[in-house]
Amino acid sequence: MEIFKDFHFEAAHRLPKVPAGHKCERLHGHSFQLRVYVAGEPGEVTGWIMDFGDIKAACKPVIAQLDHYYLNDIEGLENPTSENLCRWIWDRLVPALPTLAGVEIRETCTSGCIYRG
Ligand SMILES: Nc1nc2c(c(=O)[nH]1)N=C([C@H](O)[C@H](O)COP(=O)(O)OP(=O)(O)OP(=O)(O)O)CN2
Ligand SMILES: [Zn+2]
Repeated sequence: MEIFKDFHFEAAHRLPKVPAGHKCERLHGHSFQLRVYVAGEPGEVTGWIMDFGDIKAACKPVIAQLDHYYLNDIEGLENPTSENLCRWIWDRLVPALPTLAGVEIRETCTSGCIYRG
């Protein structure tokens, strides 16, 4: 079974590796939507896999590194595609959330990525 918790953060980026003239070469921003999945079986007593509050606590310091930043300035995010962002978040979350099952990023209402490690 999987549970998830949603977050959002605001950030600016540009994609330096796109072909010349691509719109995403220009500086622009998104209200990024982040969904974090955790896998497991509900405890017999608790009835839950993990307290949503504990997921939130684990994600807070990672999101704080992204919210209202220019992503290209962040080490490891020099090419901040959704794919690279998912992997970057996964790598920083998994030590605190060993049962992490997925990191989903939505850049816009219609575009996003899910990484399952
Ligand atoms: N595979 C990827 N493709 C694109 C990425 C990415 O991270 N991975 N990123 C972008 C841009 O950053 C852009 O912000 C999102 O692009 P797009 O979905 O084309 O945005 P639109 O607002 O134009 O979407 P529509 O709903 O089609 O209007 C580009 N590609
Ligand atoms: Zn973008």
